[in-house]
Amino acid sequence: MTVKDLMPTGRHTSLTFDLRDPVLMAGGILCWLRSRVVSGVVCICVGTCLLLRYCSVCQNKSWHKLKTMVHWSPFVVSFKKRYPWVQLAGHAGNFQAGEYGRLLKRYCECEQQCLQKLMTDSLRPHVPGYYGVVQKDDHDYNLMDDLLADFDSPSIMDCKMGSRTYLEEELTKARERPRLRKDMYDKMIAVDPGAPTEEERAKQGVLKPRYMQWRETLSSTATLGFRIEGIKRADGTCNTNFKKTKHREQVMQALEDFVDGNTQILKLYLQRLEELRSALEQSQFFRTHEVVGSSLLFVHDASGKAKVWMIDFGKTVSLPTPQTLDHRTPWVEGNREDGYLWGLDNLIDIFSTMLLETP
Ligand SMILES: O=P(O)(O)O[C@H]1[C@H](O)[C@@H](OP(=O)(O)O)[C@H](OP(=O)(O)O)[C@@H](OP(=O)(O)O)[C@H]1O
Ligand SMILES: Nc1ncnc2c1ncn2[C@@H]1O[C@H](COP(=O)(O)OP(=O)(O)O)[C@@H](O)[C@H]1O
Repeated sequence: MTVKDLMPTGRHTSLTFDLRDPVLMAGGILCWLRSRVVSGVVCICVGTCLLLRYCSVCQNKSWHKLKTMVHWSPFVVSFKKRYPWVQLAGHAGNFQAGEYGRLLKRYCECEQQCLQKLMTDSLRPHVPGYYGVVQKDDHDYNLMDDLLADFDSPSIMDCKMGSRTYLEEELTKARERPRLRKDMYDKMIAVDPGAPTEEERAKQGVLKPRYMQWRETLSSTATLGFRIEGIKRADGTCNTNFKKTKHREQVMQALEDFVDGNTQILKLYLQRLEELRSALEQSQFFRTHEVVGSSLLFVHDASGKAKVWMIDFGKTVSLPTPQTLDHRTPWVEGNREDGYLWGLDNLIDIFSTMLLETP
């Protein structure tokens, strides 16, 4: 947005009026005053934006209210905001920009059904709004809210929830029709050349559940019921190298870096996670679905806004009636438990401890 964008084009800004005609004179004065007011407001808006963007003093909390006010002034909201979109994890090429404030995710029937059901569930405020299936360039997409749209230069974190990251049916499939994955073998030795067994080394391939289980024990998935997949900070730095972030202290360090020591943001995240836990405990959808590979997306920015949403329902499947899950019972093959709430309990406990430890 440039100053030029804000200027009313082709309008007189000099003081010219006719002293012989009082009506014309009054009109002239009004016109002049209006032009002064417009340029004054433009200067204030631009000045405030620059201060909030570059001045560290202005980024302190007492200025947040002002920033919110500027954000909501009719001047600024009337412009289409342009912002770089960030995909922290997941499959490359899965997303496309939608209309302003929405995005397109490559169609997956499982995800479509979940998002549709979630729109009428108590989890509705905790997931992106869903608007159905749309076609673009011969492909189908699920149209949903872009959760970054209301933030300015946001910091983003993707946490994959649960103690298991593959569906039980993938175990069955791997037993019945074992398919060696060379790509997964390569990803494995890139992190730890000593990880494959002799047999895997000879075949240069691993089965998918084996790779997924290895990833779970290498990271905090197996021990804490969640893992950090990626973090993008407001300064633009991006880190997806959390494969070996396993211990509570390592997770805390990563979270500390993510919130940049901001206790207020930490508090808001904790509050949002506790609200999410209550909603999950009451949700009919959650009780009746195995939720695997789903993430929590944490987003905050310098204005002091901080929110958390559930995303990625590509491996969230309904259970046969009348089966339900409590999401805390440890998984044994056949019980379909996913450890989602166990992971959320641990995450909440970690945020609470961090808050207690801050001076
Ligand atoms: O994160 P890395 O170590 O790269 O491993 C990925 C993730 O686990 C993906 O899960 P998610 O989509 O939850 O991020 C999974 O996709 P699935 O969702 O298909 O299981 C990929 O399986 P393949 O897509 O089979 O490669 C697997 O290779
Ligand atoms: N609704 C959304 N709004 C904003 N960012 C999103 C949204 N959904 C996904 N993302 C971004 O895309 C990444 C991958 O999303 P995900 O749904 O997990 O994809 P995949 O199914 O390919 O694993 C997330 O880490 C996040 O950065």
